[in-house]
Amino acid sequence: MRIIADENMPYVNELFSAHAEVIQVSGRDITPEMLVDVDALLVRSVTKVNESLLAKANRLSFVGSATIGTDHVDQSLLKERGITFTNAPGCNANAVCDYVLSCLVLFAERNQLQISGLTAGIVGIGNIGRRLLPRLQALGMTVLCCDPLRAEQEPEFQSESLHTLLTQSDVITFHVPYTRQGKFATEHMIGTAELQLMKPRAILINACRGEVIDNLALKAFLMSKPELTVVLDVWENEPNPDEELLALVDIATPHIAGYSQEGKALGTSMVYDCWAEKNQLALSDINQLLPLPDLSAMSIAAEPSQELLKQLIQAVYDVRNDDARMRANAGNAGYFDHMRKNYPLRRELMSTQVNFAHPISSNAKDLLSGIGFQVTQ
Ligand SMILES: NC(=O)C1=CN([C@@H]2O[C@H](COP(=O)(O)OP(=O)(O)OC[C@H]3O[C@@H](n4cnc5c(N)ncnc54)[C@H](O)[C@@H]3O)[C@@H](O)[C@H]2O)C=CC1
Ligand SMILES: O=C(O)C(=O)[C@H](O)COP(=O)(O)O
Repeated sequence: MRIIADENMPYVNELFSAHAEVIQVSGRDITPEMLVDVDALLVRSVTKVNESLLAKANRLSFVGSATIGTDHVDQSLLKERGITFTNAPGCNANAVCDYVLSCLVLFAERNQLQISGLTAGIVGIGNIGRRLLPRLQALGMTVLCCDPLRAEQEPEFQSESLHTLLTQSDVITFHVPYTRQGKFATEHMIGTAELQLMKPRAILINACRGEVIDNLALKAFLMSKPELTVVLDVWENEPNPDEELLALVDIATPHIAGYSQEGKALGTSMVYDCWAEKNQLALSDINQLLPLPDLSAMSIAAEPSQELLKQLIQAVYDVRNDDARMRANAGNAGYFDHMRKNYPLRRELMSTQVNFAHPISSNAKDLLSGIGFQVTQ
């Protein structure tokens, strides 16, 4: 069996090489010619799996994307051609939650905000939104949810309108797929009119897909209203984001919100398990793939104040480092993809156990476990 895999998928050799010949290439450079006599194609989000890529794929029976997003894959074409497809739902959901928390504690300090009591709006209550909701509630925030698709499918699910979230939220964070068609299409769901509805000093976070926010409209808006705090992990026209927009936002990162070691390992292992089932092979064990975390435990000696929470979160993941690297590299040829390919090892909050030097309240323990840490009871 022959497999073509994106070189940015870790653990492909560990999982697939015992059963197949694996050729690793840059995801953006996979060509139709490379897919001749290939049985399986393993991608991340940068490979457009469409009719033109598959033009010479004479033997392809499996496509796996180690991502939750599927906007790069023509799934109906794969179905038509009898090619099995899988993605990796939820693989990086905890990582994106950590990213949002790291932004939140940073801006709470910079903007002198007390997080508890603020209102957060989550747009898209899927794998990420569902995990973010209890984390923000644990921090004492009132959380408004907008997901009209879920509301249609689950009558008990309460979805607020986007208008309500925009007008009432102090922090609004987007976790929807990129869709261009249908009544809930997300392309440019945020443009000038929506930006004008937001509280002037609100915090806007986009860690889903660049196209969900009209980047030109956002740039024009920020030129006249710089008091809006903006975090962009994703951009229109990746890997060449608008550098004027980059200079105007408060945190800029190169589509790495989901790039924890756990998230990447789980993405590959979920794809492997689907392929293994199809080929009647043993399933993977993600715990055997992951190295021990550098910071496996931290000890605290006091009830967690907002300042202490910030220190704990930043000790595991500090988004300022990614922002600083992006600004230092912006403008260099190929910098966006280079940063993603050479991304430093990052672990999730849940890989770190918080211990207590003195007894602390059960509320404090609930808070720490609620935001994602392991906590000794
Ligand atoms: N920056 C990064 O590194 C990452 C980005 N992503 C992006 O984030 C998106 C969300 O991730 P997950 O939560 O794992 O996906 P998911 O598919 O589990 O959840 C998406 C949710 O959005 C909802 N939705 C769809 N259209 C909507 C609309 N118009 N308004 C409100 N809600 C809507 C869906 O009903 C669903 O509940 C992915 O599709 C992907 O594009 C995901 C992981 C990492
Ligand atoms: O899972 C998704 O969807 C994502 O956006 C991934 O985190 C993106 O990873 P790459 O495909 O850009 O490596």
